[in-house]
Amino acid sequence: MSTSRFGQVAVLGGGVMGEALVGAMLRAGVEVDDLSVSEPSAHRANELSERYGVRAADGNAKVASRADVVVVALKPGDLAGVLTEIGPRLREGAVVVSVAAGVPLSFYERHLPEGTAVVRVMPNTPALVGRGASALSGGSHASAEHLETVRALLAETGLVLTVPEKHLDAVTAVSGSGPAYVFYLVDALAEAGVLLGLPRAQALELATATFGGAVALLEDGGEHPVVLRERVSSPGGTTVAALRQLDAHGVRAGVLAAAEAARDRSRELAAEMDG
Ligand SMILES: NC(=O)C1=CN([C@@H]2O[C@H](COP(=O)(O)OP(=O)(O)OC[C@H]3O[C@@H](n4cnc5c(N)ncnc54)[C@H](OP(=O)(O)O)[C@@H]3O)[C@@H](O)[C@H]2O)C=CC1
Ligand SMILES: O=C(O)[C@@H]1CCC=N1
Repeated sequence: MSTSRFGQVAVLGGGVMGEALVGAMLRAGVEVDDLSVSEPSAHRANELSERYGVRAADGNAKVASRADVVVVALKPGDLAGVLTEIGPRLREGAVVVSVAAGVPLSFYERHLPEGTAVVRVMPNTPALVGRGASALSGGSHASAEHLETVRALLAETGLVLTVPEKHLDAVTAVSGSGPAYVFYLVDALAEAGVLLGLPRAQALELATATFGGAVALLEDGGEHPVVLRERVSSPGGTTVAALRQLDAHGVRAGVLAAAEAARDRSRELAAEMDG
């Protein structure tokens, strides 16, 4: 018998995103005894049990059959088989939450029993430390109450927005994949420090603190990034000289092209599910 307002929660797939969600849902008030993970790798299942105290020994059908909320954290290619397996075992009134990139709500609704409530979420990995950015959309049988339950479950992941489903590919391109762009840029800035003669460890420390500090300024002051950028740029100084090179090397255009490529790949993933 569950003691939290979320009831029993199952997470199918204990990989990177499954783990981030397990941690966040426990912080949001899901009781550890009410949370089960289904993960085929015994080594990984043990790791999750030891780290979070959750049950992780049972398979998909078993954990899904006792859950009020079934979180699907699988790669798109593994979805069809698992949905077909768990569909007949779902509890009356259960809500299925998926984080898979690209895969549309209609895919879940086709593979699950008629009337199943489905919520599609695009989270990101900073959810692990409560600094994530997610957006969600409800399927045709998801009520306002289902959406509220999922929002509350995700509250400890960080920012959670509700968007129309047509925007989820763009969300994937901006915030879903976004942490990787940031790590790429931090690494590039650290590399630049090494190029200029700094010891590698100090270069990485400076680059990381600079990103963290700049983001804190954005969050704390509520000012637009252009205003903050101008404040760093002293007339005739070093920063305008550097920014000119970023423009000359097409960094802004590169970021836009990267996001378009991620959006396109998300669409392709959806098309592959139907293929
Ligand atoms: N990583 C990210 O930043 C984000 C990922 N996502 C989405 O999250 C989903 C998962 O991605 P991610 O966590 O990165 O991938 P991972 O490969 O880390 O996790 C997937 C997990 O599912 C397990 N698995 C495979 N088959 C099954 C099965 N039949 N039943 C139960 N579990 C199974 C895998 O086990 P094994 O390894 O043993 O095969 C693995 O542990 C994807 O759909 C992705 O689009 C969304 C937003 C961000
Ligand atoms: O790379 C991917 O496909 C997943 C979805 C967003 C982030 N990682």
